[in-house]
Amino acid sequence: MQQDEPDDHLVRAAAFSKADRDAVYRAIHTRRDVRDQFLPDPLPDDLVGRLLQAAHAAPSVGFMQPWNFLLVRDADRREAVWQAFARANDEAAEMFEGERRDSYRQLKLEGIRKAPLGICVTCDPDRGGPVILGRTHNPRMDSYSTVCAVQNLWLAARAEGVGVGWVSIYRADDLRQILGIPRRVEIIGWFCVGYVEQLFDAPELAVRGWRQRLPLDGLVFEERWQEEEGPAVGT
Ligand SMILES: Cc1cc2c(cc1C)N(C[C@H](O)[C@H](O)[C@H](O)COP(=O)(O)O)c1[nH]c(=O)[nH]c(=O)c1N2
Repeated sequence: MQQDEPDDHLVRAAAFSKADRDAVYRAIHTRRDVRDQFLPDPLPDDLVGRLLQAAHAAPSVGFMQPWNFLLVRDADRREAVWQAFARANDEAAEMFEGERRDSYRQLKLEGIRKAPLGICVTCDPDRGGPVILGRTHNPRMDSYSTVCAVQNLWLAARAEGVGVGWVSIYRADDLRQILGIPRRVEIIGWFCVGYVEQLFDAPELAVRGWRQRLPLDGLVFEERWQEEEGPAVGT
């Protein structure tokens, strides 16, 4: 097949209009992790298709596109995933002491049963063969790539009036068994997806007093790493 000249593919890269820029930043700043605000209405296939296309447009190391998206609508299967969450969540609560444990117990940390669609996002480290451009010295780059896909989906969902909630409280082996995911494939996360009418105007964990957003100033260094003088950031 005849290849075009690469330069023929260069197109103008002007800044977006003010309105378009505002829309991008609005999606970024109003995106929320959703646990409880899901509506039961099923999501139309074309909408789900757009979210997946957004995810699939993500950058990936060596363009390996290591992701898969396992769509789970079946209520019984979602119930089994919830059971896996509930077991792990009990274990997680035990990691905190005293009042902190009580606060943890009061947090709602998933919408697995409420959201009409669950998406298990996975990363296949073998896609593209054993040697991947850009991954040789940094083997986790395939997982990072898949997380980029997740963020694309999350932002696109915000623009569509769809909420997404990331759930990472489960033993991976439980999800493997429920969903038939082979051992060599990494589970990146379970995502609760559904229409939402309301979203918090700040991270729910901040609203509920669990943890506040850090000042950006303390996270940006010039030229060289700076060790904290006082207690480490966030403690
Ligand atoms: C890798 C990873 C894993 C998880 C999360 C996020 C990410 C990036 N988050 C969501 C997290 O709590 C949330 O993003 C922050 O609290 C900030 O809130 P907003 O996303 O800005 O609403 C999350 N939330 C939750 O309720 N249960 C969970 O298991 C997880 N797991």
